Amino acid sequence: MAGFDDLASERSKAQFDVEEMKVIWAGSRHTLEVSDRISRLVANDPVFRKDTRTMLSRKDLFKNTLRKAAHAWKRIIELRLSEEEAAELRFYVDEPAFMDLHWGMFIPTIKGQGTEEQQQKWLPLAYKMKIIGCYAQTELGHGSNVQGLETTATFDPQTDEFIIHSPTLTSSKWWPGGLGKVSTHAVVYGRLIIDSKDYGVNGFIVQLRSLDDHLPLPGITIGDIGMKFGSGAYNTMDNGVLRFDHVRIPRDQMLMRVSQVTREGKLVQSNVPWQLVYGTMVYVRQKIVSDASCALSRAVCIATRYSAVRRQFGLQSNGIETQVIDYKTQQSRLFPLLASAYAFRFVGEWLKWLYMDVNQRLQASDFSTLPEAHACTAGLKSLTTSATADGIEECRKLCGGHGYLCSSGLPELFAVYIPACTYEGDNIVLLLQVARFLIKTVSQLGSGKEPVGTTVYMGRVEQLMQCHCAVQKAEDWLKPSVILEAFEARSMRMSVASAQNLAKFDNQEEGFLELSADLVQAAVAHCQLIVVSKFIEKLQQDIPGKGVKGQLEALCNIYALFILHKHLGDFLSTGCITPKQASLANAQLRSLYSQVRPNAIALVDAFNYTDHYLSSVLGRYDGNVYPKLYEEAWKDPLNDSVVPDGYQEYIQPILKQQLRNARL
Ligand SMILES: CCCCC/C=C\C/C=C\C/C=C\C/C=C\C/C=C/C(=O)SCCNC(=O)CCNC(=O)[C@H](O)C(C)(C)COP(=O)(O)OP(=O)(O)OC[C@H]1O[C@@H](n2cnc3c(N)ncnc32)[C@H](O)[C@@H]1OP(=O)(O)O
Ligand SMILES: Cc1cc2nc3c(=O)[nH]c(=O)nc-3n(C[C@H](O)[C@H](O)[C@H](O)COP(=O)(O)OP(=O)(O)OC[C@H]3O[C@@H](n4cnc5c(N)ncnc54)[C@H](O)[C@@H]3O)c2cc1C
Repeated sequence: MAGFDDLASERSKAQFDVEEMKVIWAGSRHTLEVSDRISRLVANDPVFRKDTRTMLSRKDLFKNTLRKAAHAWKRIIELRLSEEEAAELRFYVDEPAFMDLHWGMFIPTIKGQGTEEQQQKWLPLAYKMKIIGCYAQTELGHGSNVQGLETTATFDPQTDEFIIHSPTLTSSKWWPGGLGKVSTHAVVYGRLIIDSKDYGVNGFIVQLRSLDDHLPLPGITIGDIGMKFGSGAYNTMDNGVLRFDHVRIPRDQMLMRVSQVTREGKLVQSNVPWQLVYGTMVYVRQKIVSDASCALSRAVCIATRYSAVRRQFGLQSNGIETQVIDYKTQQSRLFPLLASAYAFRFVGEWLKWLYMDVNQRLQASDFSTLPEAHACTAGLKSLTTSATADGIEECRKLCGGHGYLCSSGLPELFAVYIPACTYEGDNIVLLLQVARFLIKTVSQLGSGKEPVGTTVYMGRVEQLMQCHCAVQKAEDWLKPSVILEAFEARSMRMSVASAQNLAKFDNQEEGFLELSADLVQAAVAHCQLIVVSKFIEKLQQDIPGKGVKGQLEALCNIYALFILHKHLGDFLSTGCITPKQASLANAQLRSLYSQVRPNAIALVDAFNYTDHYLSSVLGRYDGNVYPKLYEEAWKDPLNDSVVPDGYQEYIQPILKQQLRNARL
């Protein structure tokens, strides 16, 4: 049987220790053990089946999600899972649901923006799920522009309460996940008003529904905002609409870590920067970067396995056609995505460390690294989600016609993933934040304030503005120092050029708007440099296992040279490399594809995904694609009857020419 033999033979060709690569991918032996155990637990539980998801009506789909969420919670309690194991379980259930927002945003917001007392009051309730919360920031009229939110929270000194109100239609909360049908509570972002004075946006804990009968509390209008892109996909989530009509909450339900309102109605600022009100977004953006590597690797795993099973043209002497993975065009589309999945994994690991480091510093009242953390999380969220969304679609095309079938798993993965380019900050809006940070850094060069963190390279501005790439032969592109210098020089020169163009404007804000398309490109260049440099740093660590390091080096070089090839215009126009060096990079890239080819299947096996998680007939571990595709087709409800419903009303009249006769 084609698929079985092909994948078994591919696995036997691997030139590295797959089990050790699994550890590298997971992050540690411990993480691998947990994710392996929990993913199998989910895969073997019939309640967590997902094969009918794309065929259910919205109501059935949603109820099914509630059933799975309740079952997941039951299993977490029964098995006494740790926080880490519970998070893995929710991940492998693989169905967007209110739980994600409760654990992923509501709880972290209270932890990050609540005082000690507020945490003590609310967190035990939330941890035990006695209340279910969501994150209600975006409104019908404003999402990106957080300072433009219109919901008001007016302090009433008579009663020691805030009055939460939606003064306009556009102030309706719109989009929060989990809000539409499930959440009992929300962190609501609104304008703090004291004595008619507007103190800007702050977070407030507001109860939305009765804990007895789930009905909305007085003054609250609430519902789901309707069907979203794709079948199944993100429609398991109850993204909601919410309006307040003078709803009163006690004063102590304003999240008061950043600023406090006293009983007398005085606003007291603590020593933490006001931007901490945006802290949850930084946290989630960091998580989204790790998640990008999961989504991309999943699509790549499906496309790689299928490319080894699928054969078209080129009869060989043994009468067998060519595996499509052997076509150079297939490799040049697929392998950069494989390399990107690994690259995003490692940059995600680093970003997690950076976030933890910033948090520790915040506890010690050191706020110096917050701007960098904001720029890195915003930029990398943007870069990785855009590349992943495009990459999933490319994987669908790499699977030819069968990729368009829901049973390939790719359409639903695409539909569920693409909003990541929008939520937690529109990707362009976020890149503009990075650009501001870069322009600020460039403007401070020579002022005595040394660039830090990921902008340290900008301290070598004179060298980077003048350096010439030393590549003379294709293999020179394998040197990390050569790659790094090319990426640093490109980013430096693009930032400096943008800063110089900006300086020509009398009004900096106007200049920023005018040059924003170029600024976005400079931000992309900086973020790509971060990804490349973190991959190179990863390779400097001790990497055990036969051949593992060699494979990772090849993937790192593929990622870097693919980006160089894709953005050749930047590298050439800024004079970082010559056309001859560009063509040597291309030659090296081709040679790297040949190096990865025999290891491709093993490299995707190292993700250690179960067939349940992949939910793809094309990406099955055993490669048994054709019989399963055939079998799946017959499961479609349209095939329940041989003659379709509607035959007599709509097909038969055409065939019998009754419709035509009626018109004549
Ligand atoms: C199904 C797959 C799920 C994958 C996820 C996996 C795990 C995640 C875990 C849990 C979550 C579960 C599911 C996730 C799915 C969906 C949930 C979605 C939720 C949401 O979308 S919530 C809403 C998010 N909204 C936004 O992101 C809005 C975007 N806008 C902004 O962030 C800002 O308002 C802005 C664009 C940055 C504002 O710009 P601007 O007006 O210029 O700035 P100011 O507000 O005036 O501030 C200027 C000042 O402040 C600095 N700044 C800005 N933001 C931050 C920040 N976050 N941290 C620190 N500093 C910040 C800025 O740099 C300026 O500084 P200056 O020094 O220059 O003054
Ligand atoms: C599936 C999903 C789940 C979500 N979950 C939540 C949630 O749980 N809680 C919550 O509060 N919100 C949630 N959101 C809302 C989300 O955070 C916002 O949609 C997002 O921040 C983008 O804001 P917007 O919709 O206002 O886009 P807009 O800002 O209106 O963007 C429209 C266009 O304008 C461009 N644009 C906007 N501003 C600028 C600028 N300054 N310069 C250049 N171009 C600009 C953008 O690039 C984009 O092309 C969710 C959204 C989705 C899709």
